[in-house]
Amino acid sequence: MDDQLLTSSINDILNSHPFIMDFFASIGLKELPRSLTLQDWLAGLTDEFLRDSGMDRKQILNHIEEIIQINAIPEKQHRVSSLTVIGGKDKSGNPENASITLKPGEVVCIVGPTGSGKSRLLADIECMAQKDTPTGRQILINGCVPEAQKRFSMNQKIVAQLSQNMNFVVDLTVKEFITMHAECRMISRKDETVNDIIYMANELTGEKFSADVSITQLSGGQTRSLMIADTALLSASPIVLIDEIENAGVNRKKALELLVDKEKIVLVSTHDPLLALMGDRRIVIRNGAISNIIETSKQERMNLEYMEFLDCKMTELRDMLRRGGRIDTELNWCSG
Ligand SMILES: Nc1ncnc2c1ncn2[C@@H]1O[C@H](COP(=O)(O)OP(=O)(O)OP(=O)(O)O)[C@@H](O)[C@H]1O
Repeated sequence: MDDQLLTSSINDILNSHPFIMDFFASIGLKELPRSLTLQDWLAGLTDEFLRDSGMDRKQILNHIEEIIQINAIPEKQHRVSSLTVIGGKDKSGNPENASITLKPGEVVCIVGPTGSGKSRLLADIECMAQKDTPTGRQILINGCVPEAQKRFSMNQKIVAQLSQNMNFVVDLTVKEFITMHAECRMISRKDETVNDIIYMANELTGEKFSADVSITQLSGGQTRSLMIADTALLSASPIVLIDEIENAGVNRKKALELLVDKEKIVLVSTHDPLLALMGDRRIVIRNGAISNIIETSKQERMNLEYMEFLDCKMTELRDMLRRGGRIDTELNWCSG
């Protein structure tokens, strides 16, 4: 038994482990005696309360200790201060003379013609390749070869991948689905976080949806938005890989801003010129290898603003045509 835990005040315990709030709520405690030590609080529990909670004092204490342990492990294991890709070989077997190191808070886009190997680079990062994939690349985490446990463990994944196709096989409402994920993550403020994710997803997609709709009925853009918001607000993975955020139906700029806020390393493979310039750097892939790494210049950022203006105009035209309208007037676009 952990004496330090028993003699800590409930207030201190909640400050260090906010997710325990949910456990207290689940046994019917709304007003918490924050100034009491855990030991004194347990001693003062009435028989009626213990009967209602279905646990004795020892079981309550064990439960609290388990929650703290489960949540402490991923925290330690998930700390990533750098991700390094060491070049392997291109599709013709020639050496890939490039390597790149990424830090949290950085967004890097991957550009290149169809079939050049963008998704392959993401896949190498996802499986933390160790010269054992077709490219022969090696991935380092914090400058070191990741432990096998990190590479293959399902519940300690440090990389989250949002792939192009996402099909749900369970019939849950959006709210039930996100709540289930929040419960798995044992976060504090579960209900608020679930609401925030659904709100955020609706900010990202042009076609709004309610929390009560079934996830199987969501469109591609709605699903993508929900997964992006879920990854940003709930995922513990410090590395996020996105295989193309489609032009239709998702506000790409907001999506990236949301993910970057969380101090993650974000890699996005894309054919979209707007997204390509939104990153801090872009990796150019040719014939299966990194052929260049380009830092987004000041002029490119300025051009991006104009390109966003044009994109907005194109969206207006697309919406007008979708609604059955005509585009009869002469187009003459100048940014304000
Ligand atoms: N260095 C490499 N060596 C051998 N095969 C490679 C290499 N890089 C990529 N490939 C293979 O080339 C094929 C096309 O790559 P990939 O799907 O990654 O292209 P992409 O750029 O993502 O294409 P798209 O833009 O159409 O999605 C895949 O089968 C991939 O495994």
